[in-house]
Amino acid sequence: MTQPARNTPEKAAKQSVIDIDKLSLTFETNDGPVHALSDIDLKVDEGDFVSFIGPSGCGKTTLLRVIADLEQPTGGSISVNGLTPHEARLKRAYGYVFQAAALYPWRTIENNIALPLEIMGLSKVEQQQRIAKNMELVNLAGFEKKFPWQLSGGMQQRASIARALSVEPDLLLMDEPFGALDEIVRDHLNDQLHQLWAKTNKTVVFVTHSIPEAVYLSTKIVVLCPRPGRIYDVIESNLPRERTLDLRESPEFLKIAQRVREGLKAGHSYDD
Ligand SMILES: Nc1ncnc2c1ncn2[C@@H]1O[C@H](COP(=O)(O)OP(=O)(O)OP(=O)(O)O)[C@@H](O)[C@H]1O
Repeated sequence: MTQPARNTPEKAAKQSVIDIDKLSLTFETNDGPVHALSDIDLKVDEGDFVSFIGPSGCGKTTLLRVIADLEQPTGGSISVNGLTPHEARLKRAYGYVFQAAALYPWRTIENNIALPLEIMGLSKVEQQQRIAKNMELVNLAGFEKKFPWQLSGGMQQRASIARALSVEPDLLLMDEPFGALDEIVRDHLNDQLHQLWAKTNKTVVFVTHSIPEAVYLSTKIVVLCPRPGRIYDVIESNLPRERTLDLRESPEFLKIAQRVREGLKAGHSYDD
């Protein structure tokens, strides 16, 4: 008798890390309802690097915050690793990186990274191992004893990425982490983040206003438009997984960038 085909890891379909179905979120305000998100359908697969890009107010941060259980949708459904966002948060399924590095100024870099590990109840030895490993990953080894104010903005942001990684999440949520940095530093951090993603195979959801950043980093680019915040276009990137910054001059890169730009233009109101 023939055996039914086994679903070997190679054959198994990629698992959805995030599954969003007809999701909406309306904020009730004194000035009336604000439809921040409407009819959002999106799947994020394991190992994807997904960017949300769109004009100010189109709901990028709100969508990221819904995934992180920091906002509650008013309609539709969402699962993170097959769980509700709340359950996923309790299981520490993700690390969250904010636009500002948000490091405690009175704690050294290693003590900032140790904070979530202390809360998790890890032993001092385990904490030290994770600090060393993640400082290395973001190229900050040697700066453990410095205070945040002794580091440049880019280094502080790398420290906050190390802190998010130290809880060992498979999913990293990043809200415009490099938005406040100058272009050269940003290029450098894009390159480092790309290498880190390629090395660790994490799933990343990344909010940005920058077309080159979105195209360089992503396997999938989600273009949002405002009022109400909704998805205008989803672009699956055909760029190779191995990337260096000079890829930005290639015709393939420019073609994707052009499609993103068209999406942004279509959804943009210049009355704002
Ligand atoms: N807590 C809140 N209460 C009321 N309205 C809110 C709240 N948070 C966000 N909004 C509104 O929801 C809409 C989406 O906001 P959101 O911050 O998600 O947009 P964004 O695309 O991330 O913008 P930006 O690029 O400027 O960061 C905006 O109109 C915003 O004013």
